[in-house]
This record gives sequence, structure tokens and C-alpha cells, in this order.
Amino acid sequence: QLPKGFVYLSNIDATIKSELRYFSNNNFIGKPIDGYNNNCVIVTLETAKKLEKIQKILIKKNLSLKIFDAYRPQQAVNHFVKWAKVLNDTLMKKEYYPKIPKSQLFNLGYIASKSGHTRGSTVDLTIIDLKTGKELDMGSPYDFFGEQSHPYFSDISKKQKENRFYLRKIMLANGFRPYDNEWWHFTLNNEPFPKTYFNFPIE
Ligand SMILES: C[C@@H](N)C(=O)N[C@H](C)C(=O)O
Ligand SMILES: [Zn+2]
Repeated sequence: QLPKGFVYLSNIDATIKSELRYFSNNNFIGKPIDGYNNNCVIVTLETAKKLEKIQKILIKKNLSLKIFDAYRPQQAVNHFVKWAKVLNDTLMKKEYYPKIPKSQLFNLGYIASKSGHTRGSTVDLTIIDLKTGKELDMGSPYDFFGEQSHPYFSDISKKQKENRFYLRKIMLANGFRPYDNEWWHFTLNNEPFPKTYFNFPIE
């Protein structure tokens, strides 16, 4: 039973793809994150309806949204904070933050100790090509912490810029706002719980 105002995204649009990275070992910590007990995407109803609208536009072009993270319990954020304090635990540094000292990941805005995700109306996502099943090339992988992931980073190919801006354009046109440090992170404008940081686990 989810709190009032929250839904399983698959109940609103079952065609949207997902890969909940914090439910797996494939994330910047290298282990499943506290509070992710199931592989399902939870968001506020308002967010789900906007994503459904975007998905309907993409499907016509043989494209689809792919969600990496959505509602994130506060216990997961606390796990990130605890991990950040152990400076010698750098299991996934090579893949996720090769050039940024671990001690700077929060200061530089790549991870937040009070995250919009915890309010239920923020999503990390990309677009996939349904013909190939592959993610569009955005010029850096999801959760790659570095300047390369800043939306306006210039040293990427024309196609990578086009892909980034297509995602950004469609999200902004449908009620989301972007984030300066990460091309994949968007928050719903007029979110229903702007001040509430939820802690119910994902199950
Ligand atoms: C950790 C990354 N996926 C992310 O969402 N970063 C922002 C800053 C956040 O933690 O809210
Ligand atoms: Zn995010």
C-alpha cells in the first residue's frame, strides 16, 4: 500500500521501460541501496501522468522512456551519505567518478543529502530506440559524475548533443525542469509534495 498520492508507474503506463539501478550492484556504490527492496518505479500520480504523456509522443517515433530512478526513500539518501564518509571505499570510482574526488561528490552537486527524488516527483531517465532496444547516446553514461554529464558540456559529438537536447526539450515541454549537473535528472514543476521527504521503502 503506497501513501496517498503515489502510484506504481507501470499501473499508469506499462510501456515505459525501467532499470532501477539502485536495486542492483550496477551503481556508483556497487551494492544495492537501502530501501530499494523491489524493482519497481514509484512516483507521484502527477508525475506518472506527465510521463505517460511523454511516452505517448515517443512511442509514435519508435522511442521509449527508460527510468533509472524515481521515488528514492530517505534511507537510501542516508546510505549515500554514510558511504561518502568512508573515503577508501571507491569500488566503482573508475566507472562512475574517475576524475572527481569522492569527498567532492556532494559539494559539487552530483549527489544530494536532501534529494528531490525523496519528494516523489523527480526522475532520472533516458530514451531508448525501440528498434534496437539500445539507449540513445547521450555523451556520458547514467550517473557518470563529471563535467561530461553537465547538460551543456560542449566536448561531445553533434549527435550526442542532439540526443541530450531532444530529451531535455520533451521533458521541459511537458512540465519538468532540468538540473544543471546531470542531463538525466528532471523534477516536476508544481510538485504535489514540495517539502516532504518520504521514507517508505520501495516494495
Ligand atoms: C545520484 C544522482 N542520480 C542524483 O539523483 N543526483 C541528485 C543531485 C540527487 O541526489 O538528488
Ligand atoms: Zn536524479
